[in-house]
Amino acid sequence: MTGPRLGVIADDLTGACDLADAVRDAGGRAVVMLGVPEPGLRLPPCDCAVVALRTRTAPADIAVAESVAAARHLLAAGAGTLYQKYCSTFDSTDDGTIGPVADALRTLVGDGSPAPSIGTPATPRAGRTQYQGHLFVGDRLLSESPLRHHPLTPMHDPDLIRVLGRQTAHPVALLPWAVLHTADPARALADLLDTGAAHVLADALTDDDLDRLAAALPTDRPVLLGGAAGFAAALARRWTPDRTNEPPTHAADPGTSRALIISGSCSARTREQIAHFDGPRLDLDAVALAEGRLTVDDLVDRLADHYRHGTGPVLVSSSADPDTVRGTQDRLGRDRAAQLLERAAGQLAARAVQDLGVRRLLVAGGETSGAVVGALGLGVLQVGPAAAPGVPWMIPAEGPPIRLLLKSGNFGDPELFRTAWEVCP
Ligand SMILES: Nc1ncnc2c1ncn2[C@@H]1O[C@H](COP(=O)(O)OP(=O)(O)O)[C@@H](O)[C@H]1O
Ligand SMILES: O=C(O)[C@@H](O)C(=O)COP(=O)(O)O
Repeated sequence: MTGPRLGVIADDLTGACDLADAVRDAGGRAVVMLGVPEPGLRLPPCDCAVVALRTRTAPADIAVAESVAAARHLLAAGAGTLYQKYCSTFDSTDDGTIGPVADALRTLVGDGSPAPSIGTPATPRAGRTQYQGHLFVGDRLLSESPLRHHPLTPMHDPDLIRVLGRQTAHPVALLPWAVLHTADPARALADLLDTGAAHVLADALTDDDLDRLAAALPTDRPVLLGGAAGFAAALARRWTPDRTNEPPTHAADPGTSRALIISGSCSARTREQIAHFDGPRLDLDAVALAEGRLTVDDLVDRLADHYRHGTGPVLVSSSADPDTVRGTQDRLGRDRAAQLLERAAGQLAARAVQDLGVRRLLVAGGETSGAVVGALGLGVLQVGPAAAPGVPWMIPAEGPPIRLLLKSGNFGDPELFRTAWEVCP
């Protein structure tokens, strides 16, 4: 059996689903594995195997160790090329994990000396573009976008060469848009690598730019690739689709079953989606959890009351505006607040599936989604129909017959919490 063409190490779960969706849209078959796979885990046939980790905000040494373990598994499974998936908004802290993980993976794929890393977070379908090394979110610089208020990874510097430069001791270089558009971008990229660039971040404004970058990659030396969903899709567009051994879809009929939304994302987009949601809502309050005034048992009881009158969806949410989040973090500490909320979200999801028969679960937020699937004990997810670009329904290959929509905070249109159910497989 040949291995996947692309082995992806994703630093969060919603990002893994986003990339898998983009690869599938480009004609490739992708599966998502949750956490560092057990040694004997057999991969379903696929072109792209994504290991979803929870390393985006982890201490760098842990992120490196888990990423290396995931990468070794992917290489042992025959992965042709490794791809480091990070956020299209480059979410990280200055001692953050993108640089240290890239440096560790470069060593793993290098041929004697570490391989260079080449990539870009640009993902035009999500409105992320890179120009002169600066990242734009729609028509705003990253630092002027809502990402400057992220509860865990506020992004204040739009110059990615500088941002990555703070996370690695090795030279970071820019492949500018104008160079990508010269007659021989492959030569230009090779020259950049020959001058000693260890990390190359490429400008890209459109999918065509990403296709140019994919076509310009060196074939005479190993490389580590990296970026978000956009560049991975460009790689997949170069593959010849092979539809033999299509993975089976796990049979279930959750179409009319109980539905639950758990939201821990505080992004502007998620808060808009909550504002447009007109179903019942329960609050998940970190301070009340910390003081014991709210427990998961209370929430399960209140959910059960709602399901006596219908199948939902019911929304359980801690999402709040930046001032409220800051107030909670000042009282509890940033990490404690996040831990309390994530643990409660995971326990609630597990109880909802086991005790209340919930079969359709929409989770908003990358960290929050990681906590939920961790608590559900799932292993491999297959990609189902997308409710929005980058937001596919995911189907567990084994385990409870549930459907999961794991939404990045920034994705989906404002009506998503009402409309996502229409395409649930
Ligand atoms: N009201 C709140 N106060 C403080 N932290 C919060 C609150 N609500 C959610 N959080 C935390 O903020 C983080 C949001 O991250 P995440 O779930 O990845 O969402 P996103 O996809 O928008 O980045 C989580 O760790 C979550 O537990
Ligand atoms: O690249 C992206 O924007 C997404 O795939 C992603 O990583 C989402 O992360 P969260 O916003 O933390 O869900």
